[in-house]
Amino acid sequence: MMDAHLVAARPGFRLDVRVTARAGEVVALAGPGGAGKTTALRVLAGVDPPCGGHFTLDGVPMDAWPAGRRPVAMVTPDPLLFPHLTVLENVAFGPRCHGASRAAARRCAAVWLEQVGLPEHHHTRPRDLTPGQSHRVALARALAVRPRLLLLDGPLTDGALPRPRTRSVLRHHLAAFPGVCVLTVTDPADAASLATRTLLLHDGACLREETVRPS
Ligand SMILES: Nc1ncnc2c1ncn2[C@@H]1O[C@H](COP(=O)(O)OP(=O)(O)OP(=O)(O)O)[C@@H](O)[C@H]1O
Repeated sequence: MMDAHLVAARPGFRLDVRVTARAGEVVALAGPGGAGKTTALRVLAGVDPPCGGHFTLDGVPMDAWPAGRRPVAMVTPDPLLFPHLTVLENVAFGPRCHGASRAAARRCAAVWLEQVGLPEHHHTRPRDLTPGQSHRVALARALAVRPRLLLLDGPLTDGALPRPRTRSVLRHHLAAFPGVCVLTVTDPADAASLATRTLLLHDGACLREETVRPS
């Protein structure tokens, strides 16, 4: 269960949005550019400081937890893979940071690369991946740490894969994901194919909340 009241301030902009979700729910933050979608994810991830509100996951207050210690994984539009590591090492990095042995982390990474359809790319360097493959590696890297909250910023906007293909890959993983997922979309129609619930944001506030389908 996630319970968040996200309050953040930037010059000329204030975010003030309440987001609650149960495990298994996929919440889409929809809205035009500048609505505050990415800022909301960044506050949840712990990379942008809030200036009020609260955030609990399964009853545990997260506000004081640094980004690296939160059971939260975020996939950004730029996949931000480590260029000097292979694909397998990129995905194994998270489990290693969470205390897995080198061998266990590599086994875990191999499983997730298989899951995202890239089993033959263990030794590939990020520079040799297509943009679509890079995004799938980033998704594998996020899922490999078994986060309780998965944040996907603009998963349909990269244009690297045909959108129906990206949608079906994401739908498959989100259906099996046991935690809460919060993702961002510009077009609310995109939310319908992925989310169980949509919050329509405008200028930092939630204009409307819609249940798309029961989780
Ligand atoms: N690093 C930053 N420094 C200052 N202001 C910022 C920064 N990042 C975003 N903003 C401002 O915060 C507001 C919300 O931006 P945000 O990126 O959260 O919106 P968004 O809904 O995700 O937009 P988009 O769909 O274009 O990514 C905007 O007014 C934006 O200009």
